[in-house]
Amino acid sequence: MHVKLSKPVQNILKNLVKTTKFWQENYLILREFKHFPKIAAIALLFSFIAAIFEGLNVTLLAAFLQNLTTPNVPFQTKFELLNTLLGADDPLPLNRLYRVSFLLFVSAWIRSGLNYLAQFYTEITQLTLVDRLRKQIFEKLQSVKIGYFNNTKSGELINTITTELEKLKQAFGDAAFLFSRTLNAVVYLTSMFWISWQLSIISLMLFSLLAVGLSTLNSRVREASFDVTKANNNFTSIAIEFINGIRTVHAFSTEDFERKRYYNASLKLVNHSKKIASVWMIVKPLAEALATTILVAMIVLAFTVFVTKGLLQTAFLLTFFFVLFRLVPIIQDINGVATHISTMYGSSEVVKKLLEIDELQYFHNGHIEFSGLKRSIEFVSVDFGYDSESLVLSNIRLMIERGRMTALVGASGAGKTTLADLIPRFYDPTRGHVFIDGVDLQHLEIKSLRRKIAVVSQDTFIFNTSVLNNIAYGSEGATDEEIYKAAQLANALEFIQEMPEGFNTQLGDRGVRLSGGQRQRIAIARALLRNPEILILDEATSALDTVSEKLIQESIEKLSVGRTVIVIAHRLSTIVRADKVVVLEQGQIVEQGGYQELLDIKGKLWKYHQMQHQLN
Ligand SMILES: Nc1ncnc2c1ncn2[C@@H]1O[C@H](COP(=O)(O)OP(=O)(O)OP(=O)(O)O)[C@@H](O)[C@H]1O
Repeated sequence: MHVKLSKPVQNILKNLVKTTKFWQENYLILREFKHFPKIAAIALLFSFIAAIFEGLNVTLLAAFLQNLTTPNVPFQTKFELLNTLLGADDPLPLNRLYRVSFLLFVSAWIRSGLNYLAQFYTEITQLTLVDRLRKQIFEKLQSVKIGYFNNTKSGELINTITTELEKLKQAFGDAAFLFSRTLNAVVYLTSMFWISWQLSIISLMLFSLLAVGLSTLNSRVREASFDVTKANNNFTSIAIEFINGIRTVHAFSTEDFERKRYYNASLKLVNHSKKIASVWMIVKPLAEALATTILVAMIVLAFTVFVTKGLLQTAFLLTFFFVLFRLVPIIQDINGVATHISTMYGSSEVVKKLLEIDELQYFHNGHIEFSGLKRSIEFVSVDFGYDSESLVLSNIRLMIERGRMTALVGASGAGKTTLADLIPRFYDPTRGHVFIDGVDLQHLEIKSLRRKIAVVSQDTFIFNTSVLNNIAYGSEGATDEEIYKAAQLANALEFIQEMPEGFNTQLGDRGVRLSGGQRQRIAIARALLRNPEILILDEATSALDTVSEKLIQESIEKLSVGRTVIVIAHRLSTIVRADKVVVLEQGQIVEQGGYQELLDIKGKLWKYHQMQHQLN
């Protein structure tokens, strides 16, 4: 008897323990609670008090039923206060009925109010948790090396920050629900044992057997949840790629190919979700049908055995079944919620993966404040590779002098952008060092370094905000006048003034789209406003019309005055103005020197020079 009873109970307990293990495994997420312990505690406290009122309700219900079925026998409890409230010594049965009805009504309303407060505070707890996790992830993403983003799909990251975090929020809601339901179950079980321990044991045995059967479905759901998260990530990636790449899709007529990819990813997601739904959805209806069968059988049995033999009063029998009737869905809920929490394993894994990004991926900041370039930037035996397999730069030895213009020249893919990216520390050398005035870049405080640098690149990002804010991006506190001045120097004033709302025109996805030349002039204005000491210019490779090109050349010249300029040069006109020309080939410097000097030796630069002349 004992063994038979313990196994089903064990199974329910196992379900509960599983969820506890879930919490243990999720320390990184759980630790966030310490930042708002009060709200979480209030949510639990309200659940707890609501459960006490649930117990009171059961007692009042028994009293109520007794007043109805045997009005002449006053209801007595072990608590004096309750007996007084119930009017146990009032000789008039009707008075007792009114009293108990009133108490039942008040207690039911209080319990409902407490349940509302518990749920409300649980929701606040969940929202606060997700808010903190979102911010944690933001901090992580801002402090990892840029290389991390080369190896991570943006779709996956966005899915984690949005969908998976939302699922995790639900899991915490489930946990709170589990807590309050468990409290209720304890209250109900206590009441049942108080009424009849024999009936309680029989009921528990039958319903535990039911729970065992259902809990075996748990493991299948858990396994399937990983596939759903994976399919979700995959789908988001494909959708984002499709939207971002829509111009390329049309240009290359790859609509059918994209459709196939998109439809397949969506179908995969549906199939995996179906698998979960087929198991998860069956739990409730199956449990309900079985529970009703057991209940009906038990009522008949109890009536014939206990009531007809005078072992139990009808009022208590009714209360017992009322409680049992309420307990069954609670047990089902506990089981169902434990199963649902199992489906969240996939979500918690990806969120955890983001929270525990490998230490090696972190960007390490230096401590020396950079106050300005005094002499030079020096590359000493620098190697660099985006991955450990191949080097993109090798053995770079280069001196960039203050106040001079250094032009980087070479075929596409030679490593020009990569070399320039090492200066604002977008990447660190794999071997060797970059020094600024003799101090290794890695020892400099990065913000102080980047404050003195402006990068004007071809893929300058235009934010979804006004022209004004786009130019002022990164120059907090710039006055409107300074912004207009920068726009003017960048030769951007004319086209900005022609826009519908001038400087207040919205740009980006949700606003006006800029042409390549206009984008670049906004970028130049942005750089000008920062008044940088070091300027990194990635010249446009795409052909601009002659007017745009002239305007941009002009503004770049203005921008370059009195600064240290590193220009990734694609045009001869730029190279002619440079104080030093550096020719790169497959990641190596093959020539460096003055423009004329290099032409005279008729080496690599001379060849480029000849080629461009032929093209022109
Ligand atoms: N984020 C990245 N991850 C991995 N490899 C990269 C990355 N960026 C560039 N590379 C590789 O590094 C090499 C050098 O690229 P880089 O952009 O520095 O060349 P570049 O000389 O500036 O070319 P272009 O003139 O076409 O801009 C190329 O082989 C390129 O494929």
